[in-house]
Amino acid sequence: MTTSKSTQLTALKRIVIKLGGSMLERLNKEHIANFKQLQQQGTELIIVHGGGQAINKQLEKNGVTSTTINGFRVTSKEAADIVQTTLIGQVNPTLVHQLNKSGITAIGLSGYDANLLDCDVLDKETYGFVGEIKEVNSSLLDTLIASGITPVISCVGCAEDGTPLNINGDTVASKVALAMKADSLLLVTDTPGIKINGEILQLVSTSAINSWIETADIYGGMIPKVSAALDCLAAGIPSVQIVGEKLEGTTILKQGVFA
Ligand SMILES: Nc1ncnc2c1ncn2[C@@H]1O[C@H](COP(=O)(O)OP(=O)(O)O)[C@@H](O)[C@H]1O
Ligand SMILES: CC(=O)N[C@@H](CCC(=O)OP(=O)(O)O)C(=O)O
Repeated sequence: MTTSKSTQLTALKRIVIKLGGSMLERLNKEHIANFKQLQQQGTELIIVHGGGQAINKQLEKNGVTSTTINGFRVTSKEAADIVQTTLIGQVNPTLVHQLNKSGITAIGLSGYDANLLDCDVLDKETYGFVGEIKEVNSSLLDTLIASGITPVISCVGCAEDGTPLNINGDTVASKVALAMKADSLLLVTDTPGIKINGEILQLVSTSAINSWIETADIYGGMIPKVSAALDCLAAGIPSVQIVGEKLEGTTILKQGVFA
């Protein structure tokens, strides 16, 4: 990552890196070495992860079906329980272990921990047990970072009564980036950026995004990513990047730049 001219992450003070489910399965020592190098150069890291693929496997194993609307999973109570056990019980500790083993002191968190993600239910009729983040406990994250500990956040929140709420990982990443006033949000996924007419775009304007959603050039899991990006850009985060597993060959989204 640090050798790539296109990502230009080295001068950033604080970045939120979101690792998608597909990427998590391919995460290797080289990726982690890149993250560590960023830290050594003075960049504060906060990691958010998804785990859509792991959730799909567990849902299937348990005979639970689910659908998505524009990339967001419609989540029954049964599915929400499986999301909780899969992300908090399996995906998060596996990632935290990989990081700790490679010299990044990491701690696993979910929305449950110290009220990290204060949630409402988004729209029960449409999405079921999906959370909408009202507030992120940024002081907890500040304290951890100041102690040299990298927060690794799974995208699970909870309702008032403790019921688990599923939240899309890209949404969590954008809310955390905004609350922590990050300089950049990096969305790492299984495609090296936004592809339109067969080509990965390097620089994209926010104004083009909505029309690509309308024409279905952007669909499914890319919709939460571009929505997260638009939210961050609108609130003043200078740039959002969508990158593939090589952490380069990226799409950079910027306010007011024309594709
Ligand atoms: N315009 C687009 N460019 C690239 N990928 C797109 C586009 N529109 C939809 N996608 C889909 O979005 C997927 C990435 O989203 P998702 O599977 O949710 O990843 P992650 O698990 O990393 O969050 C791609 O694999 C691709 O199938
Ligand atoms: C509400 C919602 O869509 N939740 C997501 C949470 C996991 C996720 O976001 O995983 P990726 O980052 O791999 O896509 C889901 O159930 O798949």
